[in-house]
Amino acid sequence: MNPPICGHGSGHASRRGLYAITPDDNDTARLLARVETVLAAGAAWLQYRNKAADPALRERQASALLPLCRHHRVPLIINDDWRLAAAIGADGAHLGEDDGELAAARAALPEGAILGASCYADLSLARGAAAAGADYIAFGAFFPSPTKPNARNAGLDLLRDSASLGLPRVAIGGITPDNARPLVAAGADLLAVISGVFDAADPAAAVRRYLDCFEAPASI
Ligand SMILES: Cc1ncc(COP(=O)(O)OP(=O)(O)O)c(N)n1
Ligand SMILES: Cc1nc(C(=O)O)sc1CCOP(=O)(O)O
Ligand SMILES: [Mg+2]
Repeated sequence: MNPPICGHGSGHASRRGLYAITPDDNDTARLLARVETVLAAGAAWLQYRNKAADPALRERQASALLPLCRHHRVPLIINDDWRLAAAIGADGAHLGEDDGELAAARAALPEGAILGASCYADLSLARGAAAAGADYIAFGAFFPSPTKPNARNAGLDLLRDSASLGLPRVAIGGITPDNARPLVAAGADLLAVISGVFDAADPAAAVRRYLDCFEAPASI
């Protein structure tokens, strides 16, 4: 049994499940209502990501999501900006290749904060992230992504081959309830999803279908 991940505000974060990532929605009331539906349905983690907002709106939206996440005991991770995560007392930050040094973020974030790293389709990035103190490693895109059409392509071997790093493995990119089971079978601990949840006709039902993928992974 793997140990739980820390999240300094939400207690121990679940190591497996659905990692919902917010869509670009600048209507804060609507965003909160959409996220409430998804958390109530059982998403294990939330990442606040909004590429269409200015810094002031990002801070307002992230701050407004925090009590919602606390209520559902779900860690709130801030995309791109560890300073914003620290400023609002979020549970952690997710950084990609354009978002600054992982080691600097690790050193600056409070103890217990969760630091996630994008590793795309590159095992050596995952090794570097582990050495820099990341708490999880994310690979993608496993399928064509409506949100990020130009994302690099990742294969299942990355999930298998990174097991030895001993960190939770996150899969991202075009994941739907219909294509997710092989990812779980290959070792994905968390499925990170934007459109498959937030663009679904019934987001709560979509969340439950993702959770089902952890009950009976495909044999491959
Ligand atoms: C869980 C997770 N994995 C990967 C990403 C992508 O991060 P990045 O490459 O920095 O791209 P943007 O999301 O910033 O466009 C992520 N956000 N979350
Ligand atoms: C933000 C992001 N990062 C990716 C990567 O491959 O690193 S794919 C992606 C988009 C995920 O959204 P959707 O679930 O709608 O495909
Ligand atoms: Mg980023």
